[in-house]
Amino acid sequence: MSETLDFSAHTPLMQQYLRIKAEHADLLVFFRMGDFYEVFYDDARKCNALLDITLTVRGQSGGEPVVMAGVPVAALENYLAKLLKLGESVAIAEQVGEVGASKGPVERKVVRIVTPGTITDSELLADKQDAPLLALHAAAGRFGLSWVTLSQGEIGLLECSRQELSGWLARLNPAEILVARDHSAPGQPEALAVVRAPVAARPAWQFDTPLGERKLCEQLGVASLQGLNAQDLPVAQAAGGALLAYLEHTQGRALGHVKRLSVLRATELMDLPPATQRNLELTQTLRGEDSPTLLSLLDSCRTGMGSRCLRQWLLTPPRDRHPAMARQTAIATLMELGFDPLREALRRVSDVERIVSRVALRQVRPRELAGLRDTLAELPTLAACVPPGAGLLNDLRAALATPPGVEDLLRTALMEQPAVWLRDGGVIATGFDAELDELRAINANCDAFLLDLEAREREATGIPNLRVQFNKVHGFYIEVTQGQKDKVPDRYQRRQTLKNAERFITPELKAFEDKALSASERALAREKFLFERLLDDLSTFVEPLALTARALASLDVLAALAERAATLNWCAPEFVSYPCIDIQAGRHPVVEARLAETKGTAFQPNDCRLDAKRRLLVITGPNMGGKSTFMRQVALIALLAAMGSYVPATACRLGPMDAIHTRIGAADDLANAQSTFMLEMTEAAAILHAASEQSLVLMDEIGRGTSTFDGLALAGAIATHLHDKNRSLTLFATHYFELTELPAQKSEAHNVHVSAVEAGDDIAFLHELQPGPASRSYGVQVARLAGMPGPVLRQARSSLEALEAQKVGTQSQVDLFAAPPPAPVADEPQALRALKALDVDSCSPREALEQLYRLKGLLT
Ligand SMILES: Nc1ncnc2c1ncn2[C@@H]1O[C@H](COP(=O)(O)OP(=O)(O)OP(=O)(O)O)[C@@H](O)[C@H]1O
Repeated sequence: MSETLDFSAHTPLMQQYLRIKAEHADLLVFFRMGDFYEVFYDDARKCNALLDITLTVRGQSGGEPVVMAGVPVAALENYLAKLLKLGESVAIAEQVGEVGASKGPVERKVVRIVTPGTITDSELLADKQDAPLLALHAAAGRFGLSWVTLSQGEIGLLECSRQELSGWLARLNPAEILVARDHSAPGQPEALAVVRAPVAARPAWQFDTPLGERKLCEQLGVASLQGLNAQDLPVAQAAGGALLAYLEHTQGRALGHVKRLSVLRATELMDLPPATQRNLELTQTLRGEDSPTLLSLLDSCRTGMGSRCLRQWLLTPPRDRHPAMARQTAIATLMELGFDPLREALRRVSDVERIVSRVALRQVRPRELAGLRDTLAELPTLAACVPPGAGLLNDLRAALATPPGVEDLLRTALMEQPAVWLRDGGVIATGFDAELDELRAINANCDAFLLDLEAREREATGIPNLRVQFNKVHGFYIEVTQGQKDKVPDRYQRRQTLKNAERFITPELKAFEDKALSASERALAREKFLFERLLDDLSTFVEPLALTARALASLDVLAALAERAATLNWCAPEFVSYPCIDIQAGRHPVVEARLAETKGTAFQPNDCRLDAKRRLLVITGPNMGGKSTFMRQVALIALLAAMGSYVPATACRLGPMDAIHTRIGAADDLANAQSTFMLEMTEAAAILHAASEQSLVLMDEIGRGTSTFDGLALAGAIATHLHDKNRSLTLFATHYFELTELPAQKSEAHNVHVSAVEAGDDIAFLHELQPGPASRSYGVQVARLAGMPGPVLRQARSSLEALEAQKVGTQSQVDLFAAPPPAPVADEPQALRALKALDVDSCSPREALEQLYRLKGLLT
């Protein structure tokens, strides 16, 4: 490409830059010049805007002023972190030739390409979250996805339909997406908009099935993908080819550690569409914060590896119950035999997963290797903390066995506390290499020699305050104050004159300087060589170490789930093979924790029973009564059970489940130009198309985004469809009382309501789920609680009475916009009014007690 462009009008340096830039036109090019990385022209303007670094104009090249900006080499990582967060990718061109070795500028080459999806640097990555790189391809009406998290060393493959695409993208949460240039399938732009990751267009020919299959086989070291259960995924294989081509392009080396393949099949995992992930606030709150969410509540992991693994378990629950049962058994054992020692030992563990991948990529830093060494030394203690027992825990303990030799190698090769950067030296341990020890000894003897020289020169010259010193610019010198200058002998050669002192060098000192400087340079070069050799040796351990890392992550998650189950008083769910959700005293874990934290009040537990004969619950009750909370808690319990966790209930039995669908809330999707109602209907339609007999469906106040009659009609039709056609297990919360008549007509539908007690204008929520429909909705009372002005409330109440009267046919006209009726002349005390209104004879003992509590509440 660069041959066809003519840069001859430019200076030699700019010619070199422009050639490199032409090869990396899509990237920002950081061009090393001494202690700075410089960016030029448009890149400079972009960096000026994104990083707020100063733009300068220097000289001219090709008849134009050269616009540039620079970042100091030492601050590179900070700037990279910022750019990656903004979705930018950077090519780093280093000086690779020797300065002055030939005419013209020193040779430079791109040695590293950093993109949001290919970083492995722990400083640039979020501790608790993976940042996969994902390639997306569309063919034959399907989408193929292939992704890799470099710090994990596992390639993923998956094929899905257009409807499922956005759900998968939201689950995988890629940091960067590769697509074929000039090639977009229907549904692709909408799905890409859901994740908001930077998208890089790659040459379309790289998305090719035979090429992808070959590349995947090569990378994984297998003759065919058959044995890996991935032979029937042509579209995903094409994406895999493009993914690997991009990795070669950005990493510039073979990825020795990427050896595992994981094939996800929509039919094997519980479906969690984006709306469900959002509505249930699994990893983000509706406001987009990280806490309080189900994940933030669950994540008491001790390591970043554990947190990342936990997120993955939560978002990819298998439909097959066996993995969940194995995890549950492990949690039970940990709860019975103790998890504290294991969790304590996990505190001392480094992020082995990321360190090992950086060993494979040869990007690892000395301190990280020291962390690996110390972790490996901890492993026997840690393994001893894993309770004995068969099954999963046993397998994980076995995977902690360190490959023989690797710990020894690290211990003998590395200093106890190595330097942060290899370039500073001080990384390789004494005693590891005789040549290095010798070179270091020369340096160590320096001090003694200099002291001796100083003493000798003082005596020889008779200058008592003569000093031998060193600085980086001038090297070694002898310093004499101006007052003593006359005593300086002829053999001293002047190096520098200062205001109060004169600096000299002698032939002896010069000879010493050459020896000392060359010794430290050679020592540094030797250390670099030894470090590279160490990485060669370590590369043979990458695979077993990656397995150890995964075992550590799983143990961390299991111990965290055991701790959560014990602390929060959760129970082990039971799995059955028939349709069933039977939860006793279930709680919403996040709301419960929030209530305890903020108000110190207890959460009201509720049962939920759904089965083949009881498939749809129509849930009514006042606003604020707890309908949404109840529905969400049922879904969260089902999800927790599916991932293998204990659940917030006293008992729980669950049948097979293939998906959780939710239609909750009424947030406008302005970004996608959808109105509240349109979004509501789109989501509901998707559910009616997708939900099966084994799906759990939550519908919260469907139809409220439009006029009452339209909304009611649609809500009735949707409920009927769910009951008759989808036959899913459905929770249907509504404010349309008309819908409480559904159970009279449909045998598998039942009414339940959240209870509240009312007294005059006041209302108290009991949050208790009871059989049957609610008697009324209490909207005006809730508005009063919200601080609505008195006149508005009075007017609303009077309209309400009129509307209700009209419904029973006693009055013909309701004026919704009439002036508010006058306030009662003298307000009786509320408690008194409530007491007067109370019909004691019609109260059951329980209601009487409730009324008593309420009356007391009105007095306080
Ligand atoms: N079981 C419970 N125990 C204690 N407090 C609860 C319970 N359920 C809900 N709450 C509290 O009541 C508040 C309102 O609950 P929720 O949003 O579920 O009501 P809702 O019936 O769905 O209301 P709306 O009809 O207005 O959407 C919650 O934020 C929570 O603080």
